[in-house]
This record gives sequence, structure tokens and C-alpha cells, in this order.
Amino acid sequence: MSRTPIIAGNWKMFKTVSEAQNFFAEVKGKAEVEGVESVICAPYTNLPALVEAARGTSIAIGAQNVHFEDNGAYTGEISGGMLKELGVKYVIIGHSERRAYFAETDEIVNKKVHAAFRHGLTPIVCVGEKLEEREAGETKEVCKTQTEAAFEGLSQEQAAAVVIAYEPIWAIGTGKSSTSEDAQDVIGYIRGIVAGLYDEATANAVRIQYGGSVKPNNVAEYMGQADIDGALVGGASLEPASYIALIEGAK
Ligand SMILES: O=C[C@H](O)COP(=O)(O)O
Repeated sequence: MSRTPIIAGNWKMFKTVSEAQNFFAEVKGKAEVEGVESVICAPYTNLPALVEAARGTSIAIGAQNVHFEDNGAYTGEISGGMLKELGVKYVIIGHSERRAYFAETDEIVNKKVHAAFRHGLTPIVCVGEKLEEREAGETKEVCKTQTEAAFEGLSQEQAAAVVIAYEPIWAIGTGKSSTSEDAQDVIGYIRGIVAGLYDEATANAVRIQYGGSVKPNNVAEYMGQADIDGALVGGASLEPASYIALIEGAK
């Protein structure tokens, strides 16, 4: 089964609107490589300008969060319908920074995944272990629990459309990346979890990214692994030249 590789830049809380527009002008036509899906997940404030700039290109725009309700008295929050109307295609859900700093539980992650599908957005669901969990040999157990919870109640069709990002938390922004073999081992295991929940065909359709200190000089190594379908990239997605190199490296 061939899965289209997907490289998603997660800008986190970086870039004003003008900075985002300047970035896009630099990558347009360059971070567009046949056979690789290119996605920029930007702060909410940048989304209208980026969607506009991306019109007619093959670069998709994503958000970094969504509320699980469709509307209501949730000061400061943004719903799936709001993102959809803007033209946003992807939304990162359950990033470890949201789990750690904003108390997102597995249950909330699952509700957000359902909200994304209600509004025609594709969720990029993040799972991954903390350093102490890795050292205790609990990596796979943690990923199993998070994956099963995130997929709870999804139809087979929805499940097949999910993008999972396996991000070992100790590798995020630290320069300490997981080896490609270790990442493959865990990602292959996660695919097996999806097969257990649904079936082989569904598991083979799901795209699973690795995330954690992915750079232009190591992206190809990850992409060379059988079950790794792309990368969720923080720091190295912020500079145009680096982002272009990541997309080219994923070919
Ligand atoms: O969402 C992206 C990840 O948190 C990875 O960040 P990083 O590439 O800066 O390590």
C-alpha cells in the first residue's frame, strides 16, 4: 500500500502575520515537490493570510489546536467550523506541549479528533512518551494507551484518514532525535495497534509521522523506514531554506 509522505511544519508560537507572509513568499513553488504533501501548521492569527497565500499552490495550511465543541461560551477558543470556513485542512491535536501545559487528557484529545472530523478537518494526532517513561521501558504501553484513546469511536473511514505523529517528548527541541530504527520500531508497533482496533487495510492507510529534532540532514533517514510516512517538524520548519530542504529530503 503506498501512502503519500506528509511533512508538516509546526510553527508553535512563532511568527507574526507579516513574518508568515514573508516566509510563504520564499517557499512558494519550492516547498512543493510531487509526491510529498507539504503542510504548514501556524498560529491562528496567521491562518487567513496563509490560506490566501497558499491558494493555487500544493501547500496545505493547518492549525495547531481546535476546541472540541462546535460553539459556546469558551472564551479564547476556536472551533472546527471556524477553521474549516477559513480553508484550513489539517489540525494538530494532542501535541505534548498541549498535554503538558494545557492539561489536555486522552479524553479531550479524542473529543477534539471527533470535532475535527465533524468539520471536515484532518487531525494530526500526537502521541509519545516522556523520558522517564522511556527509561522505564513504557514507551509502547504509553503509545498504545494514547492511540487507543484518540481513536475511540471513530469509524473505519475516519480512522484511515487520521495522521498520527509519534513524538518522543525527550526528542522535541532538544537536538536528541530518536534513531530511525527506534522510531520505526515504535511506529510499526503503533500501526499494529490500529490494525488491532480496525484491520490491516485501515492500519496500512494511516500515515504515521516521526517528530522530534527532525532536520534537513536526517529527514531522509526517517523516510527510509518502512512505516514512517513523514515528519512533524518544529524548529527546522521556521526558516524557508530549511523547510524547503525538508520537503526535498522527503522525496
Ligand atoms: O511538533 C513538532 C515537534 O514538537 C518537534 O519539534 P522539533 O522539531 O523542534 O524538535
